Amino acid sequence: MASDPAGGRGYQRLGENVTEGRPDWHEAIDFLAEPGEGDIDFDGLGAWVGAAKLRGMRRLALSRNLWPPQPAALRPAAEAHFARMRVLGQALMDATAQAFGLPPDHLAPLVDRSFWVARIIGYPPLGGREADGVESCGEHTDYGWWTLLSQDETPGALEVRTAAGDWTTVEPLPGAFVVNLGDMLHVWSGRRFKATPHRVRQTQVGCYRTSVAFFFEPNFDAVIRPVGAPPRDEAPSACGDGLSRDSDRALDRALGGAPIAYGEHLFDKISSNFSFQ
Ligand SMILES: O=C(O)CCC(=O)C(=O)O
Ligand SMILES: [Fe+2]
Repeated sequence: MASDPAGGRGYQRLGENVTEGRPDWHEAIDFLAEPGEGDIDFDGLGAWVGAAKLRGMRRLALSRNLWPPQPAALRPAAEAHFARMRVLGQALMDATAQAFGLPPDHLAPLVDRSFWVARIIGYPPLGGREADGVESCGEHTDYGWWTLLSQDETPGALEVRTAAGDWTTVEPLPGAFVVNLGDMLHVWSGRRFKATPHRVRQTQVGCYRTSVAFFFEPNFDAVIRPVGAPPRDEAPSACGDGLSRDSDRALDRALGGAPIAYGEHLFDKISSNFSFQ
């Protein structure tokens, strides 16, 4: 099926996605929100980024999703799922605000035009490539706020890194979502809530693992600032915060205390994730 890398959408073949400079052993179809031109304050974003980057961000935001012609039932089923995930994401935002003693609708202005992302991902077995350091999906943190992940019954594939630094598998539970915290929640919460480093290693022979990841994200033009000062015992650090740093220009500044425009962070990430760039 068709692919539109500059739009961040469509089919990604095996090995096309790159994490930390290494190809990932998965294929995927990527979908992003489809805002209208007037839904995003590009003039405001122009205060944050240069003209060339703004052009790339505009292309990313305003492209349309690509759907495979078959099966015909995919599009309505996926769109219904994405709509439900947006409702769940909003509910988690209300809970986030309340966890910080804020009114439930405090975060609504940051996500009322959520620039969500969704991926339908397929993982053939690594088939011995793991011996060469290949991973199905290399270690990373998710970019936005909350990730709602459905995984199939393949055991032992998804791993998260604990606060102690060890890797532990997240085994599938029927009917349950894996909920990951993303970079923007990490920044907004003043690093009280940590973005969870995770990776996938699919070594089950004869098994093609599938997962559906829905990323509930801020508005494309949302500017995220820490809600309070960082905890006293955790001074900002260039590399000790657990976040992956393959391309995190805006994120690096944000961890030093500067506000971050979500669309710039997403663009930095997506434009570093493909081997063609
Ligand atoms: O497939 C999975 O379990 C995780 C996928 C993932 O981490 C991602 O797409 O960001
Ligand atoms: Fe992830």
